[in-house]
Amino acid sequence: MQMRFEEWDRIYKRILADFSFSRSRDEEAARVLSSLLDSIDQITLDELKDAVRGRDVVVCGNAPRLRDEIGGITPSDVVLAADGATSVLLEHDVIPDIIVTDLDGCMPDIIDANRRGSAVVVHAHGDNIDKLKEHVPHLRRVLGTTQASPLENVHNFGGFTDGDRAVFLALEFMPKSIRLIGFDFDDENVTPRKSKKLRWAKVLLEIALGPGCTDP
Ligand SMILES: Nc1ncnc2c1ncn2[C@@H]1O[C@H](COP(=O)(O)OP(=O)(O)OP(=O)(O)O)[C@@H](O)[C@H]1O
Ligand SMILES: Nc1nc2c(c(=O)[nH]1)N=C(CO)CN2
Ligand SMILES: [Mg+2]
Repeated sequence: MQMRFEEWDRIYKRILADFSFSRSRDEEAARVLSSLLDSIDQITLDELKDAVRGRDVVVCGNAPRLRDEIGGITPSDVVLAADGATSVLLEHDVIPDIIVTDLDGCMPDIIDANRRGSAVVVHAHGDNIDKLKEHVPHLRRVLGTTQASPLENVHNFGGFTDGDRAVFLALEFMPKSIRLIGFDFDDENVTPRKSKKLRWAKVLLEIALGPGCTDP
């Protein structure tokens, strides 16, 4: 299910409160990204639609189980990598079609994949403004996203973590199907903050793909 901004905004308010994030910092980050995008090569919504529409999409999260599940990717799949999943895919000679990142994954790997053809969907938020300034100028084929109000060149398709945002992005462009690999919401080897983010990812994926879609 695609998400209208009004519906997203209700969830976003709960996320802001849960993490004590600042909406105005998120808005500032979106403006910073917007102006950085003016000087670099961007990918258009039409190009993304051409890549996704009518295709089988695999969204790769970065749980440890991704290594065991990569074998399920077939040549006809469109591969979306959530941030750190990019590194694991490259190790297995898979170049993602689209990387969804807030720039806290392994940036040398993301830049390498980008040079080899991956489009990069960069998410601006209040806690990555310095990373936006550092890395965005070195990327090409970029689309900008925000979790706050959208700007002309910074979009909001819904979603919070890189993994669930990748699913909302794909849904926007009418794929034939979406499969999740490398998702583990009960991973015990993550920090409490990450665990809390994964709980939101699960809630959002159940809204996006329907009840039961995150069952093991
Ligand atoms: N067990 C897991 N550990 C880490 N990521 C997971 C896990 N299960 C699912 N994911 C998904 O994989 C995505 C990419 O994971 P990565 O480790 O690169 O985290 P990240 O870049 O810190 O994520 P985010 O910035 O969204 O918090 C996450 O955004 C999440 O949606
Ligand atoms: N302000 C803010 N927003 C976010 C953050 C974050 O750390 N701070 N992390 C995200 C995914 O991990 C997504 N959105
Ligand atoms: Mg990230």
